[in-house]
Amino acid sequence: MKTLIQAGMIFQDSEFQTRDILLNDGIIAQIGPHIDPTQADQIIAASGQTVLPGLVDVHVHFRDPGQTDKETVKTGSEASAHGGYTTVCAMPNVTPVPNTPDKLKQMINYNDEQGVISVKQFAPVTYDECGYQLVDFDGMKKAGAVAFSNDGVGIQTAKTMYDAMTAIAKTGLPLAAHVEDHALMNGGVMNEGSASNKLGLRGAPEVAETSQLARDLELARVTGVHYHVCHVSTARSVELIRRAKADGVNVTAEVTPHHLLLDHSMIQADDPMYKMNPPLRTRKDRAELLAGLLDGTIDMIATDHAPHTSADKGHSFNDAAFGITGIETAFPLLYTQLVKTKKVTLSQLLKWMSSAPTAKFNLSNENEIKIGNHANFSVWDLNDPHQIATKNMKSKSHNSPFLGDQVDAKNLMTFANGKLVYQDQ
Ligand SMILES: NC(=O)N[C@@H](CC(=O)O)C(=O)O
Ligand SMILES: [Zn+2]
Ligand SMILES: [Zn+2]
Repeated sequence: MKTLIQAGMIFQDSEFQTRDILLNDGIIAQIGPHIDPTQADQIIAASGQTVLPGLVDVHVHFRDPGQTDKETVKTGSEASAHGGYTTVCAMPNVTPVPNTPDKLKQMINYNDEQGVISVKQFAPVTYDECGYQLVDFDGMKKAGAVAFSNDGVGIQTAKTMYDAMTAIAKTGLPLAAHVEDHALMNGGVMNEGSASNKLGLRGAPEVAETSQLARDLELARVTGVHYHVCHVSTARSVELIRRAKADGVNVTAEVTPHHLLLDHSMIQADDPMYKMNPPLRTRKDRAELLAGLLDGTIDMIATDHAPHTSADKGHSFNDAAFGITGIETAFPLLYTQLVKTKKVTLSQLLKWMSSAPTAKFNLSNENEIKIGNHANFSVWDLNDPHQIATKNMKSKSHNSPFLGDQVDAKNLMTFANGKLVYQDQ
């Protein structure tokens, strides 16, 4: 079966060029300015459209097993395909947590079976993501773990982190950390500052993040582990990571679309759609997160797609679940708010959303549009103004503060691993 995608703009040799792409049984067989259409069984006209390399998200929550009313590997991967993603890494805070290599292997097989895109799996650092009992890191690596993380909870003691880093360093896999000191959180539900004061809600200070990050950077320096910082949220964290990189620490970092596009001054009322960990911080923090991406301190963008049912989200800030969805809205929002406004270029955005996460997490480079690779790309109309609406969502959950926002970019189709896995209706 030969499919010709005709006259799309593709990013090749550091620039956008109009190119035809010929797929032969899902594998990119030819890329050229004009490929003979008579040999194709199927032609997809992509003139005026943009073909993006498969996006990669190293931080998603698919809730499967345990909370499949919120998301499943199937719906989460379909939502990812809608967002233009072809590879994601799923966090292990599911129920039960895959504590052993056997359990992890089962999850990996299930992800392969159910996922319409490539769904890689994190292993936990400690049993049930709490306490001190370290998992069998070697066994987890052999079972196919992509990296280790206790995301959702910070590792509270330096000793546990030190022991984990020492052992994980030997595996060569990244350790992705949710940096949050429980005691310093002070039961906060949003950032401590003007917004929490105005709304009368309990605030969590930024030092709950930065103090644990400072500790970890020093432990990472000593152990040599690849230490990856999840969802960096404060200007001070960016500065600490910048210094650590200059100091030769093996550290990488991610930032979420919501921490780049929102800040706590935008929380006008007690609206739990704005409740997540870490919380939205100040305008200055937000500006420094973008500056950190631009100067290479922050390596990539990850969504932290955290689906919750309306029952779990439909309360006040105080008792709603932490977390928002993101995988379907990340590219349209970032393209509209950062690329269209010329704050960043499309090639920078694609680096942060595809090539950098691929390189830093040692993932397959099949997401590049390159001869010999399986088709892992999406075809977008970048000039189709529309509103973000739940009716277009593939995720089971719709907990997003961006519903109703205007965006310009619309995904028309996604190919993953050579197959058409999303098509706009
Ligand atoms: N980000 C969140 O607020 N919630 C995440 C956990 C996490 O990423 O810390 C979740 O699993 O719901
Ligand atoms: Zn987290
Ligand atoms: Zn998370």
